[in-house]
Amino acid sequence: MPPAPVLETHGLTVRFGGHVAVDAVTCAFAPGELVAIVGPNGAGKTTYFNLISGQIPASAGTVMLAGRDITRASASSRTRAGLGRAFQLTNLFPNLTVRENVRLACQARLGRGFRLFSLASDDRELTAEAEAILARVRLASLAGQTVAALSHGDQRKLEVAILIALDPLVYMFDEPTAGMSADEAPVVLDLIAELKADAGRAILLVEHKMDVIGKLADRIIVLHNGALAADGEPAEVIASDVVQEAYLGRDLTEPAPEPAPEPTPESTGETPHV
Ligand SMILES: Nc1ncnc2c1ncn2[C@@H]1O[C@H](COP(=O)(O)OP(=O)(O)OP(=O)(O)O)[C@@H](O)[C@H]1O
Repeated sequence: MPPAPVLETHGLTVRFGGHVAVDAVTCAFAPGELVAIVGPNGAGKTTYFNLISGQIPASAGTVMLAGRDITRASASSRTRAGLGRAFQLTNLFPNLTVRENVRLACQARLGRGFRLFSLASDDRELTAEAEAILARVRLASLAGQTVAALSHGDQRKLEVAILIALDPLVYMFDEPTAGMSADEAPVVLDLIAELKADAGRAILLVEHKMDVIGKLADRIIVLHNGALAADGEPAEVIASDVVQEAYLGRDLTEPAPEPAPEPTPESTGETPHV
C-alpha cells in the first residue's frame, strides 16, 4: 500500500479579480517522493506554492499537512507544523554569520524561538549541529563569514542548510538554481537529491529545466492555466501532449499544419507557403 500523503490540496483555488490563477487543484504528495511542478510562464506554479505555504489565502479548497487542515493557518504556523519553503534568500539574516543563521534555525526547530544568546551547554550542542549541517551542504569552511559576503550560490546552499535545520515534513523549492553559475547549480541539485534519499520527506520542486527534472523527479505534475493538466511518471508526462505544447510551443487547439503542396505546373511562379 502506498504511504499516506503528507501533504494534500483539495480543490485549491485562488481568484485575483476575475482571473483564476489556481483552479481547483486536487493533488497529494507522499513522504519520500520528489514531485516536480511544471507548466508555462503564468501557469500558476508559484501561486500554488504560495497557497500551500500560506503567503496568500485561498479563495476555495483546502490544504492538509499530515492529516491536519492548515488552510486558514498563518505562514509561520505552517512552517512550525512542518512546511519548509526556500524563499529565494529572504529568510536569511545577512549581517549574521553562516553558522549563526543555521543555529537560529536549529533553535527554532527545538521550539526555543530565535535567540542569539542561550545557555553555554545548549550553545555547544547547537553549534555542533549547525556545523554538521554546514558540512553536509559544503559550507563548513565559510561558517564564520557573514551571509552578506557569500556568493549567490553559497547563499542558496545556506538556505538549504536552514531548511535541513528546521527538519520539515515537506521541502518546497521554487527554481532552486535560478541565477546560479554552471558550477554552483549541480551542488544544490546534489543536495536536493540527497534530501530525497533521506527517509520520509516529500519534496516539491518548481523547475523549468527538463534535464534537472528528468534527473530528480519521481513524478511530475503539470499546471496549465491554473488547473492540473497532467500528473504521472516523468517519462509519460514529458511525452504527453500538454508538456509538448507547453515546452515546444505546439498549440494543440490548432489542427496540425498541412504539408506544403508540391509545386505543380498550374502553380507556375507561385512560391509554396510553408
Ligand atoms: N497577487 C497577484 N495578483 C494578481 N494576479 C496574480 C497575482 N499573483 C499571480 N498572479 C497571476 O496569476 C497567474 C499565475 O502566476 P504564477 O506566478 O503563479 O505563474 P508561474 O507558473 O509561477 O509562472 P512563472 O513560470 O513565470 O514563474 C499569472 O497570470 C499572474 O499574473
